[in-house]
Amino acid sequence: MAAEGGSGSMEGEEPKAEATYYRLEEVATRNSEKEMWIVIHGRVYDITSFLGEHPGGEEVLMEQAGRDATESFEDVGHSLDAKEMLKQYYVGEVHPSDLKGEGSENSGSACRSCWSNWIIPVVGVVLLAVMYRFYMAESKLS
Ligand code: HEM
Repeated sequence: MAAEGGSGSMEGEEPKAEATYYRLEEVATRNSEKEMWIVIHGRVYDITSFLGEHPGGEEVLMEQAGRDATESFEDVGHSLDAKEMLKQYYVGEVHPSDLKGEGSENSGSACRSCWSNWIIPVVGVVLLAVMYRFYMAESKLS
């Protein structure tokens, strides 16, 4: 069988020096039936001519048009054949700073969760203290 490891395929390897880089913004503009690009694993694919041929139908591809479709592509559990087919639609790579962008978004949300990590316990402790004082004042009165 012609099956080979996903990462170490010998044939059809694109020389990186000639790789064309696209910004996600630009990929997002190719989201119509006239011109449709998607991103899978940081690579950009022009699937315009594949729309009508996709065994899973046009609609699922239209939903992913101009976007990163890695998750949906993997969720379906596409065959090795399907992964091989990708090569013929390859047009370039996602610009490295857009790939890093995903990372910094993550750190942004991590920071937000840092903030909520301490604010909730602090509010809880203050509330408890107020309730305790109130309780003590009441019991002294009676
Ligand atoms: C250029 C990208 C894609 C290629 C080359 C491709 C290729 C294929 C092929 C060859 C099949 C037949 C089954 C197989 O061999 O695995 C298939 C089925 C399917 N694909 Fe894709 N696909 C692509 C992108 C997507 C995306 C982005 C979705 C998003 C949800 C998707 C959803 C499906 C579904 C739902 C099926 C039907 C599975 C089934 O009937 O069991 N595909 N695709």
